[in-house]
Amino acid sequence: MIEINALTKVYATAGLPAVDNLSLHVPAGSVIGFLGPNGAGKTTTIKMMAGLLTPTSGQVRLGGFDVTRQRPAAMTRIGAVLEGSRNVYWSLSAWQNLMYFGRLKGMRRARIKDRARDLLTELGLWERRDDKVGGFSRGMQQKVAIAAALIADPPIVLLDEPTLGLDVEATRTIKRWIAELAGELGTTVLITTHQLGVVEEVCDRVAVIRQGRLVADLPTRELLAGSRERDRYEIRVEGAAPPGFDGVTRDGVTTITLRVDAPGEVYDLVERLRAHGVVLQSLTQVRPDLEDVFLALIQEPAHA
Ligand SMILES: Nc1ncnc2c1ncn2[C@@H]1O[C@H](COP(=O)(O)OP(=O)(O)OP(=O)(O)O)[C@@H](O)[C@H]1O
Repeated sequence: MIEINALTKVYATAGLPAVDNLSLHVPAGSVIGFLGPNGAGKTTTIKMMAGLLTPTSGQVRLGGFDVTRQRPAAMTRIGAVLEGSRNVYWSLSAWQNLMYFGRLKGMRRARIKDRARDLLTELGLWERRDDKVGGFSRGMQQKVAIAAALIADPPIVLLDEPTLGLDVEATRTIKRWIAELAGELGTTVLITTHQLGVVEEVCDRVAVIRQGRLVADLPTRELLAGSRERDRYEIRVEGAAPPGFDGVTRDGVTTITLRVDAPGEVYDLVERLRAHGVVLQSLTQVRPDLEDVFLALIQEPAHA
């Protein structure tokens, strides 16, 4: 399990804290999406969790071990994919990287070889295993970084933008692995991503931070069900948007998006469109998805 208590980071060059009194507990076997807009403090938090950055105050415990005071023990509990695949050595081949990280985690050589073969094969990198990682494409480097993080089946996995730059097939493989790790091995997984579809598919919990502070932490299902976000309607009309309406016009059809508090507002809008002589093509009710809920959360007025 991951326990973050009153974690704060103030960079020497900055006035405001990048992470501000953040507390978050992630039970074993959970997959949590750690979300927030650019600059919210996600990477700073993950770096403190991975022992790469010292907190200004507060504490991170991984599997019960304090990352600052019991660093070596805490580090044996995690596998991490950090921003920009920087957790692998570019001068080594994919295979050498996995051998290195496996040994570092105290694995037996035969076990590392088996695991490395499986990981590289499933990621489509087996044929390229002896090539230097520095010569790989960004997506291929990311795959090696993920394989290195998972080589020893650590009980806690931290993934900073794991699917960034990955192709469709690899993204699907990673999503499947995350579900299997949590479901079969009881692994605790924390993911940061801007790809909310990935979160909706694999995360059972979502934590949202903004300006370094936690603004939501609850099961994904509850976040979606309890959302105060209003229902949205998409109305497609022929031709351009009439005066007073905002819409996106493409191929002679305009889509007007309307958020309503009461269903009666839809009738009013349709009446107003008819008064302009506009031809209605379709009217669709769109239930709020994670993207709507997320945008509403991060757009609420800033805290005092
Ligand atoms: N090395 C640093 N020195 C000073 N300020 C930093 C440093 N790294 C990050 N920051 C600042 O800390 C804040 C949080 O940045 P961080 O990278 O943690 O955000 P993030 O949520 O990961 O953003 P993104 O989604 O863009 O990756 C930002 O205001 C950023 O400018």
